[in-house]
Order: sequence, then structure tokens, then C-alpha cells
Amino acid sequence: MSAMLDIRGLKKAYRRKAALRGIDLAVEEHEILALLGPTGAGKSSTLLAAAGLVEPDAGTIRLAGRDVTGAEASSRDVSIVFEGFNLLPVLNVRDNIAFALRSPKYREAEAEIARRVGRTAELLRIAHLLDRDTGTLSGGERQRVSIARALVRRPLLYLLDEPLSALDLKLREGLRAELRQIHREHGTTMLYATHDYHGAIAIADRIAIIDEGRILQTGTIEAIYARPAEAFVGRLVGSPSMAFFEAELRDGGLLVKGFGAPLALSRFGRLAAANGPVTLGVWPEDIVVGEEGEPGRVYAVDNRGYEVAIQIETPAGSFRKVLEGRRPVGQGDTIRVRIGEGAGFLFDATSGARVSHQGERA
Ligand SMILES: Nc1ncnc2c1ncn2[C@@H]1O[C@H](COP(=O)(O)OP(=O)(O)OP(=O)(O)O)[C@@H](O)[C@H]1O
Repeated sequence: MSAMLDIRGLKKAYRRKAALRGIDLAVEEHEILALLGPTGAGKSSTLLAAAGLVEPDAGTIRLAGRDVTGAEASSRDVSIVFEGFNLLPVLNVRDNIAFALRSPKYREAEAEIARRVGRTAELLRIAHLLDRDTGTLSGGERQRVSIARALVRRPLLYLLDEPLSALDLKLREGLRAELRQIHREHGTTMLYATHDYHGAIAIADRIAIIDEGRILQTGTIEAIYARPAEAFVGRLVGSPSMAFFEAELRDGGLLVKGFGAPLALSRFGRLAAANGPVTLGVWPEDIVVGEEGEPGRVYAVDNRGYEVAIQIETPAGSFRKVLEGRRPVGQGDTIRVRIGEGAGFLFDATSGARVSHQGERA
């Protein structure tokens, strides 16, 4: 299967400051790929380059097998939704949504346009706004109209850049479900940029993690959980994200700062280094909080009614974890933590690259 969008070695600098440092990214046909990364990671630049709105310094971009690296934006069959709004102020909502369908490129029949606009407006719950002036809309309404403008077309690829950021939680969840519904019905292909982990896993088939202009890892969320490529991946995924502990490989064991007994190394599989400082990363779900194990202190408690999110401090590092129950622990409590059997990954203390290889063949 060839990719719908295939980006190789994409580089871009703005005023000699590198924003993209060799992006490799493939979006398969009919998939939703989330591009997940913190602010300034290069998400928008990647999408703009794919749309032909930013000229790359190096690399190639292929769309449905065709090399479009130097091609005009208008010749690429993509639809883009940006954080900023792209509405035409002189047209009402209906004509904004219909705009692309009336362009010389599409020139759909008016009856077909009316049908598509009506259906899309219904999906996005803006049917009651169709005759309104775009200038009179709220931020959330404008964003929905903007998404409708993109979705009314059937391009090869949708590029969505934080499309739901201006919406409140309920609307955001509703729209996410609707985007997935449109995806199911039409087998669309989407590249969806976001800094929101929950949003990414809720909508995407696969996730590509981006930081400082590089893709750190691409895969299903299960695959990323099973084998995070770098410590930074653990910081970006999970809810809460990965717990990190300062540790040291010494004499065939792992000494974790402040822990009584060393951890056996067998759990970590093949190791790249024999001795020296490492970072132990553990998914919070694999840390047991209770009566046994190493000492820790509850630093903060965030009550959520039926569960609590707590921050726990240990001599080797602090981490967040969710516990069930109304008030299982209180702020300032001394507790014990135990790292579950076979859990944890080791990362290079400086570069953050994973140095343990559990579950992988030597
Ligand atoms: N037109 C521009 N001129 C100068 N620098 C830019 C320009 N566009 C982006 N940058 C810089 O390039 C880097 C990547 O920006 P980009 O907008 O692609 O990141 P992002 O991941 O989309 O961030 P955000 O989530 O904040 O939108 C940042 O350091 C940004 O400041």
C-alpha cells in the first residue's frame, strides 16, 4: 500500500532558525494520523508545507504518489483547516461553505451544492446559522463554519491544524465524534495536528510524535506504549504521562536514587550500556501505591469526585498518578510505591534515547 501523503527529509528554516529538521512522515490512505507535539514543535510548518503554503528548503512531498514538492498550492487536492479562521467576510455562512464547490475547479450543480452544504451544516450543527453574516458569529461558531468549509469538499487529504482548539469541552468531544463519523462514511484521509494527547488518541488511528522539528516515533498508541522510543515520548503521551526516576546501572543491577534494593536488570532485556547514569521511565499505571515498597510523599491531590489525581514525590523524582476512590490519600501523607513486575524502560540520562530492549530480539 502506498501512502496518500509521503513526506521525506523535509527541512525548513525561518530566518536561519531551523523549524523542521528532516521530517519523515507517511499518512496512509483512509487513515487519520495525529501529529502530536508541544507548541513550536513544527506541526503547522509541516501541514503548511504539505498544502504548498510554505516552501521547504529540502525534502520531498508526494501526494497520492505524485511528487508535489514544487507544485502550486491550488494544484494540490488538499483541504486545510487552521487555528486562525479562513472565512470570507463578505459572504454569509452558506456561501462560505459553498465557495469551493462553486469554483471553476469543481463547478458542482447548484442542487448538489445545496445538498452537500445542508448535510455538512447539519453534521456540524450550524444549519441554523446558514443565513447569518460570518461577522456576527461567536469564536466557536466561526470555527465550526471553517471546518464545514473544508469538509464539504472531498479532497485526497484533509490537513487539520488544532481544528477544535477554540471550542469548549462538550463541543470538542462532539465534533471529534463527528469527524470520525465523516471518516467512517467517506474513508477520508486526515493529518490532524494537535498538542492535546486526549484529542489525538480519541480521533487517530496512529500517532506521530513531533518535537523540535523531528518525528520521534510513529505508531498506534498501543505500540508507542509498549516501546516508547525516547524519554520525551513518555512525557507527551499517557494520562498522566510517564514517571521518571534518576537511576544508575551498576554491577548488574539498577540502583534507583533513594530506593532500598536495586532492581534486577533481567526485566529490561538487552541493554546498550553496562554501567552509568540512566533514567528509569515507568507508566503510572504500572506503579502500585500502597503499604509496600519505597517511601514517597503525597505532594498534591486533585479531587475528581470518583477518583483523585495525585502527585507523589520520591527521592528519585516526582510523578502523577490517578487513584480510584473518593479520598484514598490526603495531601502530605507518607505512602509506599512499588514498580510493578516487569514494568519500566531505561533511557540514556543525557540524550533520552531508550537503552533497554525488553520484548525485542537481540
Ligand atoms: N513565519 C514564521 N517566521 C518565523 N518563524 C516561524 C514562522 N512560522 C513558524 N516559525 C517558528 O518555527 C517553529 C515551528 O513553528 P510551528 O508553527 O510549525 O510549530 P507548531 O508545532 O505548529 O506550534 P503551535 O502548536 O504553537 O502552533 C517555531 O519555533 C516558530 O516560532
